[in-house]
Amino acid sequence: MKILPYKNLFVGVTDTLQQIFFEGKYADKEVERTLKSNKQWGARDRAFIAETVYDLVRWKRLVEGAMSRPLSPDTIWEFVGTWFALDPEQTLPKWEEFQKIYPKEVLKRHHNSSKNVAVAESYPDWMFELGEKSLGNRWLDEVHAMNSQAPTVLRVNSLKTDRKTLQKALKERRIKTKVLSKYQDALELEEKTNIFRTDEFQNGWFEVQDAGSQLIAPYLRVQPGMRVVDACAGAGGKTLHLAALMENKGQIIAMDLYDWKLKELKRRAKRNNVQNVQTKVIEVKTIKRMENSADRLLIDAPCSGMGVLKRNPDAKWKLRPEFIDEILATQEKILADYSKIIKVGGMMVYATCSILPQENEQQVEKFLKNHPNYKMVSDKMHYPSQTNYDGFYMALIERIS
Ligand SMILES: C[S@@+](CC[C@H](N)C(=O)[O-])C[C@H]1O[C@@H](n2cnc3c(N)ncnc32)[C@H](O)[C@@H]1O
Repeated sequence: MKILPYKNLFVGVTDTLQQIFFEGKYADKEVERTLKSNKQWGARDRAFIAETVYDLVRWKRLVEGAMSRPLSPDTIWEFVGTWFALDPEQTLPKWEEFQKIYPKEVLKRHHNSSKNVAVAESYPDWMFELGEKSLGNRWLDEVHAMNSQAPTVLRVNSLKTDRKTLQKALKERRIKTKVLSKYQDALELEEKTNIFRTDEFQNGWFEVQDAGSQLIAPYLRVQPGMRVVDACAGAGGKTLHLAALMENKGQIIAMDLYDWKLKELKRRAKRNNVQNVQTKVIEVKTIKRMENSADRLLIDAPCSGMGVLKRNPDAKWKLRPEFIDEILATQEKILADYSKIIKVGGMMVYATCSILPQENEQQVEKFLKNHPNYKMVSDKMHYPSQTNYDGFYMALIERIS
């Protein structure tokens, strides 16, 4: 990103990074908040802030290597300056905050520190080791792929429009998109823009949903009229997709532990003209009461998110190794308990947005070994290095008795 030498933009960048790294805030929310509270900035300024913040979150460890010290609230300006000093084509503004940054020294320190591949790729050691141990040679390919910027992909809401009509309407607003032919309802933005401001979004013609994520609902083979349970529905990205595939016919029960997520789901459902969804907060007896009741079940399981680091680079620094063990136990329990919701002859999809086999095929293998009344129909891992989109695993499992 070319430097825009305006101090107020750099203040925007440093303040946002402070919130993300030291106040526990999420990168996407913080960037949004900064941009919203500075409406005077034009498109170029906004792009500069968003891109610089995301780059610095993604490349934190590499930049720390080039600084030879860790990022702290006291070194944020040095952190930002060092990032730009790493590019020999850029000239740092002559501000007091950058006075002690000498580009030649930065490049020398970078040369030495990046001999450690975890520094060069900007991952914490524990995560790099876990990835290598779990995925072998594939890990480096995925690391590269997840260090690039995530494209913005739309899922066309077939309850309201079709891909051609939406593409044309956006083009009239000078928003160019391309059709992703391998994905039934996907359009990719050719340039980043605030798509949420358009009437098409407000009218529910599309949702923003990664292309990989758009493969999960169709994998469940739902039909109009079925009774479907979406057991970890969250704010409903996949619930809405299921409803569209079911042409609003039949019944979807969208469940989660958290009511606030389901409230957001209801808001989105209204915008999407989705009418066949009922929400339910999971309580102690909820799952037991629903046994043997569903034709289809989606378990979009809570996971490490290690397939979506491209989109959520801050997770590299926020995830803890202990969390991986905890989430593995949660997934095992969810699979064992929730799988009883489907009727004999019914099917479920178990999905994660992780590329770790422990959360995916190994989790499913363990389930099938302990539950011989279920069988695997098919499974698929979509790797970021192969698709350019987020990484997702999905397994289609049938209850046979
Ligand atoms: C991967 S996210 C779901 C994303 C959502 N399906 C979508 O498409 O937008 C996993 C969800 O599982 C929920 N969750 C965590 N533990 C759960 C449990 N034991 N039972 C049901 N849901 C759970 C989380 O609150 C979170 O919303």
